[in-house]
Amino acid sequence: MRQNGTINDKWNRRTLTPAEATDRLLACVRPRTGFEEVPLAEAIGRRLAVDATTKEPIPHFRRAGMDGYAVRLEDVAAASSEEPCELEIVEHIPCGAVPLRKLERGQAARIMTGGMVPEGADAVVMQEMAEAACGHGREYVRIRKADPRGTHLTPIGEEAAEGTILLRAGQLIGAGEMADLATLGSSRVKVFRKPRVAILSTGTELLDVAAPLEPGKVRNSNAYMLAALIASAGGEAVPAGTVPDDCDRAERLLGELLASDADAVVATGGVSVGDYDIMADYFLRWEGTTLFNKVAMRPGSPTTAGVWKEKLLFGLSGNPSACFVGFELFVRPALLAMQRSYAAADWEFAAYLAEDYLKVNAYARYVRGRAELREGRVEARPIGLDQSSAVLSIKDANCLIVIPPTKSGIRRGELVKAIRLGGVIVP
Ligand SMILES: Nc1nc2c(c(=O)[nH]1)N[C@H]1C(S)=C(S)[C@@H](COP(=O)(O)OP(=O)(O)OC[C@H]3O[C@@H](n4cnc5c(N)ncnc54)[C@H](O)[C@@H]3O)O[C@H]1N2
Ligand code: MOO
Ligand SMILES: [Mg+2]
Repeated sequence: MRQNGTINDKWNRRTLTPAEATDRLLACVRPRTGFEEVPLAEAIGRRLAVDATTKEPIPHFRRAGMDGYAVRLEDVAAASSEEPCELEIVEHIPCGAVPLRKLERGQAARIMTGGMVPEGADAVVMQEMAEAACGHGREYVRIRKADPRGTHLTPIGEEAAEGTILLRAGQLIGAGEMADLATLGSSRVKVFRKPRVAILSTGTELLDVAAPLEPGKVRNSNAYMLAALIASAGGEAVPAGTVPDDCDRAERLLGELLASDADAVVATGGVSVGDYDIMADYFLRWEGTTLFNKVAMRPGSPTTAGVWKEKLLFGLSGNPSACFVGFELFVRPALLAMQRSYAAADWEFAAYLAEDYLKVNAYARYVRGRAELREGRVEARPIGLDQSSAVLSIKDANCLIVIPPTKSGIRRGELVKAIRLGGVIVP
């Protein structure tokens, strides 16, 4: 049986392109509706569940932009160094005070940056353009010149009118968003409940990180790497332990995890064609729908994903770099889509390849790389050991360089697509 693709093993795998696999997956993702309300200080790194809208204009009063004097432009229009104009200071307005009176002809108010400009005034003259004086129990100021560059007066609503949507639901809350929410007076913020993602490691060879090394065994780095990736995608990682390469045991545990309150389960290891690749077997016998189990990509071609009652199950490769790439290509988009904030365009950019990449492949390669701005253009260079078993150079990558299928490799200077890595690490 052969249907529109390659079948190469007992699992009857049909190879999908990464785009086909992504489409299948995203079609199964339901945006999560669960939200919670958290104090503003705890909203950092979370995603807004509702739009944030201004209830007042910003700023909501006419604000001085300089320390100096609020004046009527009409009074100072003709002022010069030779013939300064003298105005009577009728009040002092520090920041936070409400002016008591309207400025009349010939009057000025001493005002500080951020102070509320009194009615009647239509400019603020910085104090460097003026001299204060006293006489007969009154205060005066001599204005040499109004600043021709501007009035130093911020009008009401300069940044946003009342009723403006500042932030959309799904927006990741970082520094700028915290400033916006504080400005809006949002002391409590409605954010999406974090998608809970269980992490299951499979592999008889896996050692706990605290265990001494043993011949033939490896420490479980994927579980910790995945926890960090899940957090950076706005999820809550739920460690679900390690099972040896025993399909019955994995089946029992996966059944429990899928029935738990987790929104998704990410398993690593055992998805290829080996005798002990138990996740591949599990995906044959589970009750869910397997969406794909072979993708035309390297690393991570055996990456598998399925859905059971709206819960996603990912079978990522055990090879660390393949596990990482499988997460970035499939798990991150799915978690972001659950939080209504996945847009491929946010993650993709074009870059010039900084060195030849001559490996030939029928599959697209997602090469860990570093993108940098050099002489005005973005250049991306592969970094570290370009193997799916590599673990140590994952930290050095800031992008995945997408090398399309090619018979002759790609030359330095060619324009390639790249995918941004990283994201906010949630506190
Ligand atoms: N004959 C073939 N062999 C392989 C194929 C193939 O098509 N034909 N595919 C290769 C590709 S591509 C990949 S990718 C790997 C996928 O391997 P699995 O997902 O089945 O992973 P495992 O066999 O369980 O382990 C592979 C490797 O990764 C190490 N590992 C596993 N889990 C962890 C962990 N939690 N932390 C750190 N390292 C881990 C494991 O010890 C193995 O070294 O298969 C190729 N083979
Ligand atoms: O698809 Mo694999 O990750 O190249 O070894
Ligand atoms: Mg294997």
